[in-house]
Amino acid sequence: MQTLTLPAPAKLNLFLHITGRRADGYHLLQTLFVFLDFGDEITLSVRDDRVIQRSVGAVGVPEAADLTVRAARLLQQVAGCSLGADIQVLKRIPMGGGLGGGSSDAATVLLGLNYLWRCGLSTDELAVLGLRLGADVPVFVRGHAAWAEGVGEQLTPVSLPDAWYVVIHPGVHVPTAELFSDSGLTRDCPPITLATFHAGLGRNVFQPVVEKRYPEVATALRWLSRYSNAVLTGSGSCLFASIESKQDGEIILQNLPDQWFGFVASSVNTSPLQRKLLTLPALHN
Ligand SMILES: C[C@@](CO)(OP(=O)(O)O)[C@H](O)COP(=O)(O)OP(=O)(O)OC[C@H]1O[C@@H](n2ccc(N)nc2=O)[C@H](O)[C@@H]1O
Ligand SMILES: Nc1ncnc2c1ncn2[C@@H]1O[C@H](COP(=O)(O)OP(=O)(O)O)[C@@H](O)[C@H]1O
Repeated sequence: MQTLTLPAPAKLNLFLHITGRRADGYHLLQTLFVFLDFGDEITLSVRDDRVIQRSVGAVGVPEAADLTVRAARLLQQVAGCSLGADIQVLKRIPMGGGLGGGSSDAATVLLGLNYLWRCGLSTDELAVLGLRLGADVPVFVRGHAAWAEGVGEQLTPVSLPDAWYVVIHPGVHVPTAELFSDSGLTRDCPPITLATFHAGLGRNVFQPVVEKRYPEVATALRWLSRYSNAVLTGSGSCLFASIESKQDGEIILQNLPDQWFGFVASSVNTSPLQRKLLTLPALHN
């Protein structure tokens, strides 16, 4: 099989605490990642000339900076692969929204090309490679809902009940690095456990900072809070709220102000990418 279309799901951070900082400035986090059954779609076609190119991609992201292209080049180099790839990215996940779209796209390319190029790298090796592309990439490589520590790479799989969420993008692009350097960010949260999270402890420390810097996010938070408890995902700008049913979410979206984008999705413990990969036949050299 020379062409493969694979999902690249979005994620939510159900809470996000910063517990400290590493010597290199990176922040130590505690967070809970779940995947959504909503995401981008990536089509990979093998080339026999070593060339890696993106024929369709995210608007405004230059080809060389695209995490899909960077992931393919990194794998090609590390695996010593003499094949190339044509990459098509169908973007659905809003960019700079805290839904992890770029990281998920990168993980899908790492796993997809590892399969198509028959590189034979293990999941552990691909997660280490992924971390070189971004702190959020390893969870998408491993493909299971997880309690995360470190910079997000120390992952403990968890199984949570599937839940419906309404997700709102308030039309604002929040650059992650800028938020991590905000002096108002709480960086000394006491460590918590999954049990204390379930007991109601846990918030997103980026939320007050993003609300202050981006009034449109604060307005959207207030709007969504009329229906259910609204929370920021990652470093924003997207907000989510847990709802009882898909239909409840669709009713909320009927009232969504025109300038915002929203969708309803279910959380899943196993990423749609993992589920798809498990259905593929083994390829032999
Ligand atoms: C905040 C989170 C929560 O899941 O998600 P997003 O909001 O981006 O989706 C992640 O920690 C984001 O991970 P990711 O988007 O992969 O970040 P990276 O590209 O690795 O880092 C971007 C920049 O953010 C800062 N950074 C990132 C992660 C971290 N633990 N500490 C940091 O200080 C660094 O300045 C880094 O240069
Ligand atoms: N394939 C890609 N999809 C989305 N963003 C990408 C991609 N490749 C590189 N980027 C860059 O990564 C930035 C962060 O994107 P994204 O992962 O969607 O947001 P977040 O980190 O907030 O979850 C984008 O603004 C864009 O400049």
